Amino acid sequence: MEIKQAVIETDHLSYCFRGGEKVLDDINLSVPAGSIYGFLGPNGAGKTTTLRLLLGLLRCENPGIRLFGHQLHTSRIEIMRRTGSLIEQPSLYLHLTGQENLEVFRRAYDCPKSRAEKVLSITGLSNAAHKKVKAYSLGMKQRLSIAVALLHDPELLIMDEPTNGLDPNGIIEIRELIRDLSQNQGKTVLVSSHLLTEVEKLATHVGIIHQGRLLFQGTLAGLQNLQRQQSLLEIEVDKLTRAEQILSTHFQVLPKHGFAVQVVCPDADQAALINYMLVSGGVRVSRLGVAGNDLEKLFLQIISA
Ligand SMILES: Nc1ncnc2c1ncn2[C@@H]1O[C@H](COP(=O)(O)OP(=O)(O)OP(=O)(O)O)[C@@H](O)[C@H]1O
Repeated sequence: MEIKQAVIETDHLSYCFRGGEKVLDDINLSVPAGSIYGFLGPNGAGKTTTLRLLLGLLRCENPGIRLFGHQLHTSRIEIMRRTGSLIEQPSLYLHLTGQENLEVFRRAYDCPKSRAEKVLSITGLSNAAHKKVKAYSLGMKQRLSIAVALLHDPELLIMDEPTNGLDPNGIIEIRELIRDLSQNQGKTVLVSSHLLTEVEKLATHVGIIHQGRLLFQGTLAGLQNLQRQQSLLEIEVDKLTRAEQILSTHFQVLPKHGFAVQVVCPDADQAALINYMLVSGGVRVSRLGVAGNDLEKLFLQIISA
């Protein structure tokens, strides 16, 4: 198996805001070089806090944050030279064109002139370069923000929910851009999201964070494998309580969900057995199927794996 060097590593990273409770608890992040690492978790899970710590935007005495093999707290400037980020939006100048905006940041960052054109082209904004940013769609503004983050040609790009608030077209454009950055520009990308479907469409590697703890980390294939092993069956029945009684002798039954019982099932082939158990116990089954694939269900699958 090919072992890729980790571009980002954290070693038992924990964090609490002043006077508050722990919001990150023992996070061992490992983002392989060349990966698109989807950092997945619901609102409040700790994604932004983690990304801010990785970028040195929050003060942390933890010596266990390493990027490119260097300790963040001793080599921050060197690390940031190799890292681009989209975490707090750069304030774009709405009355200037896309190109003029880039020129402002290019001078501030002291990047070669050719980079502005290059990043406009990478982000698909060459044709809109001379348009005022106030006339840009939200998706275009987001791509311009990514262009700014790419000006100094970083090897690593860290983005916090870059598709938030975008319409379906905008989401697709950002997804394609991230794919291009990884496949054609050789960047390692760490991107956070609260949408499982989004991460599944894009990521090569996944880290799942919930209530400040990393519940899963591995390849997308590894996650999908785990999902296959731990199917969640949803069974609509006429007698909920009776169905729960019968099934809980053999299976893990999840809390009530409308008119359906949800059962964690190591093998979807056991549906026939479940059906038989219920019918023999006097319960009528009107529907039996694999439950949808949202984040909440994934947590339950991971926790019960
Ligand atoms: N400046 C702060 N002071 C105190 N608590 C904070 C601060 N920022 C975030 N938190 C708390 O830390 C926890 C993690 O928040 P964080 O923003 O990292 O989550 P998130 O996964 O990025 O979610 P979201 O998508 O909602 O931003 C939450 O409970 C949040 O309320």
